[in-house]
Amino acid sequence: YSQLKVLDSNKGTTQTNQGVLTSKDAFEESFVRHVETTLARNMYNCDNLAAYQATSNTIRDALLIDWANTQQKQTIQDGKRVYYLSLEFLMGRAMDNALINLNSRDNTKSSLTELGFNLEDVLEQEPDAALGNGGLGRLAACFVDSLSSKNYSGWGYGLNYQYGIFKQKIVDGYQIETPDYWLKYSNPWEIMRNEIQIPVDFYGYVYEDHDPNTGKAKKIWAGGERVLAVAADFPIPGFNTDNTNNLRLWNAKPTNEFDFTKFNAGDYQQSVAAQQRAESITSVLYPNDNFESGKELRLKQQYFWVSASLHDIVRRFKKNHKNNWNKFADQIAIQLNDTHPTLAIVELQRIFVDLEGLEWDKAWEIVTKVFAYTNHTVMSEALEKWPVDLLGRLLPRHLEIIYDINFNFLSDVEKKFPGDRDLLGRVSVIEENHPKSVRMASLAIVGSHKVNGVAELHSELIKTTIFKDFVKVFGKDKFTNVTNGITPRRWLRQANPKLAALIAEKLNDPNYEYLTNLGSLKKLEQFVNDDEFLKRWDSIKFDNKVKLANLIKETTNIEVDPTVLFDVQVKRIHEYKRQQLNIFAVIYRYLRIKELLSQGVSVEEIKLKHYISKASIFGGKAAPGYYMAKTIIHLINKVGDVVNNDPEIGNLLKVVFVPDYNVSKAEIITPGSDLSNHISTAGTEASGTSNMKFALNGGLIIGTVDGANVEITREIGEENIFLFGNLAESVEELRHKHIFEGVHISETLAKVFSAIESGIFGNPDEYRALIDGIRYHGDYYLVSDDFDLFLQAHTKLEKVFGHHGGDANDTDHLHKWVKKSVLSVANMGFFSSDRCIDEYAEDIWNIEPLSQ
Ligand SMILES: [N-]=[N+]=N[C@]1([C@H](N)O)O[C@H](CO)[C@@H](O)[C@H](O)[C@H]1O
Repeated sequence: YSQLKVLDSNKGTTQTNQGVLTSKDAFEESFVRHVETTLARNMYNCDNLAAYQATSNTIRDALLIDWANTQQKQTIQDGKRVYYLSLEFLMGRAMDNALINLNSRDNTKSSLTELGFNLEDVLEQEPDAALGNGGLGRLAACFVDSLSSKNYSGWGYGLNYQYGIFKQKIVDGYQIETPDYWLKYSNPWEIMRNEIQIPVDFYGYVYEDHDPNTGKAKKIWAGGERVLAVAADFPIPGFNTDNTNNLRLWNAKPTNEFDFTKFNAGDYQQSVAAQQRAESITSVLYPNDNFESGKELRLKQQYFWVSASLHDIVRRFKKNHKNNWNKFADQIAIQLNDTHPTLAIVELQRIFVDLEGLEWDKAWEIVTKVFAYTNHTVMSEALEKWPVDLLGRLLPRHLEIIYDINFNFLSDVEKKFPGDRDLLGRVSVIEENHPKSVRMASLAIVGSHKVNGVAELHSELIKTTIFKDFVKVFGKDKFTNVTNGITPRRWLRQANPKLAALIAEKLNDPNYEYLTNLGSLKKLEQFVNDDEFLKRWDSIKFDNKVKLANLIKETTNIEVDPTVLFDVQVKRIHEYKRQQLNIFAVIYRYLRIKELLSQGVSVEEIKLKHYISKASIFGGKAAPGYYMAKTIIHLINKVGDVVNNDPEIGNLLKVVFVPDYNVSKAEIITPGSDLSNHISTAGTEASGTSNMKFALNGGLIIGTVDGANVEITREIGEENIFLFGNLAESVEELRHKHIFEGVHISETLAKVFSAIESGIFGNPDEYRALIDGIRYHGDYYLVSDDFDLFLQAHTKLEKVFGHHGGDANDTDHLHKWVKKSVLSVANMGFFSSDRCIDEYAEDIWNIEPLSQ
């Protein structure tokens, strides 16, 4: 290997590094160099892990060139940049995404083959960067991919958790959480920026002093505890462009590593206590989805992250613009991903007034121009409220500023709506309750120039429910909508290369340019009556189902037949997402099949006349403290134990729970679904984004009229989706009826409940709360109201899917189901996260793509 072509010195490193993307020789030379120098190993004991590390370092070298050039270009062009503040970035794996965006996958694949490695095996070595819980975190990841791919100047700011979302094991049907130590073999995609260390303070007290120059009074915050925020950068490559933005994640470090005095005093514990306390701030991600923890460490995480990010942003601005604060809002836009970063509003006001000496009103005018806030849920338990005592103790100066912001705001409201005390109480940032607390959503709205929801129905709902008083105070224009989207690079090209290739072929687009112009998928409609095309389309789906069946076998040891209907529901486990409705329907199906069999009806007759063969595939994590969600996971697994081991059933029905659902598993499950469930109680799922991923991969949807299902239906056509259930506008009424007239349990649902209570799925006491919650406690999520409608929707869709049993020439299946699959994909262009970013850029951030 050391005989490989020597470096061409006059071309210098730049050429060489970039050369690895297109030249096998250059790749192999760099690969060997990293094995021998970076990893200090040699090619004779280079296993897949070493091959992964050497390949990552090789690709990273090339990426860094684009990254450095991009930073330089953006600094020279000095255009407006957006900073996306998110406490979660659910990035998944980086390597394949980098190879695709740098258009270097084929070169890397063939180079590795020559070196004796298989790219797929090398890719498997990478742990997921699982720095998020679900949709909100993954949306942020798709957004930074689109910011780069659409040539915008945009950075993400977050936390570099040592432990991401917990790993999920299923033991005896129960979820068991284990720590996700993802940095076990360090992370080749991370560039530690030890030179960037920003001090962040907590606790302490505030006193007034006078500015020696101006004599003006000013507030001093002192006597607190200080930690350091150290930057770790992750280059974000764009697709088919050199534009490579940055994702900066902060690590917490102690101001001084070690307290020698205490050590010498033999108090070893205390000598490292400060270090441990500091580092604990960024050690672990809070595993709650749509639910606020209210823990002090979570608040410390939020302030640590926003303070470091804002000081970093202000430092960079001052480098180019000194104290020309009038330019600040023209140069910088900051998006708040939910209320988690809301303290950024208060911190920027503090920096301007306390540190830079601006007048309050001047500062506030800039602050409100800079910030915009995205709301992701109407669920009251997810709306953050921090007790005033806790906030005042941790951040005394910030509490003062919040009071001042609120005072000025309420004064304006009072002027507009004199005497309307109730309104004042409802919009006040301070909730006069026990405990007295700060309403973070209210503060985010008051401190932002734009507020958006994440799907049309949701954006309307927040204006008519949780934020209706703010619409009254600020007017409609402050409230807008940007419907979510997904990056087609990861969720089509990377997850489903065969389908992406067929599309590129049919669109005569060898460079896959349709991936950054997803509307061109529409052209696929012209092939919808081409049986050869439909057969190729369906065989790709079949191959993806085989891959999913292998994953299921590997992770659960359950055999599923890829010729049956793959009916999938994968997402965080939550009562509002109604996995309980799905498993109740599966139980009903099983009971009916058993009845028919006991009446002597043959399996074949059942398949033809009653129930087609299907595999019901579940996956998703429950927040560790969420009892009901864990009960649902347990029920799904226990039903699976019974059904899958029932000799009468065979492949007529299988029930599977895929453990440890994450981004990498989603990349296998999404292309392998025939049908996916998005069956939340109407008005509860703000948008959903897995619905878009399944539809873009040719899966059909069974869903409620909720979140983005509404716009997916508009785009692909009602005939290509299976909608059911009560509408959002009747939810309140139905809940009222449940309370005052009782819950009506239909005969079908009663059958299910008595089966569960009979103990066939294990000790019925385990499910008592789940059933009683529906039967006796108001059935808040309307399971009883939608159950039979759900069953009817299934009956309808099974007639469409047909009993085709994998026969590729079953034209009935091709003309009914596969045609809908093609039309679904053909009309999913709107749901590219590129369209989202263009809308944010135009309506909220007022930024333009960089000139190339
Ligand atoms: N938090 N939060 N909200 C969510 C998801 N759970 O992360 O944000 C997602 C991203 O906006 C939405 O798609 C989803 O409906 C909503 O529930």
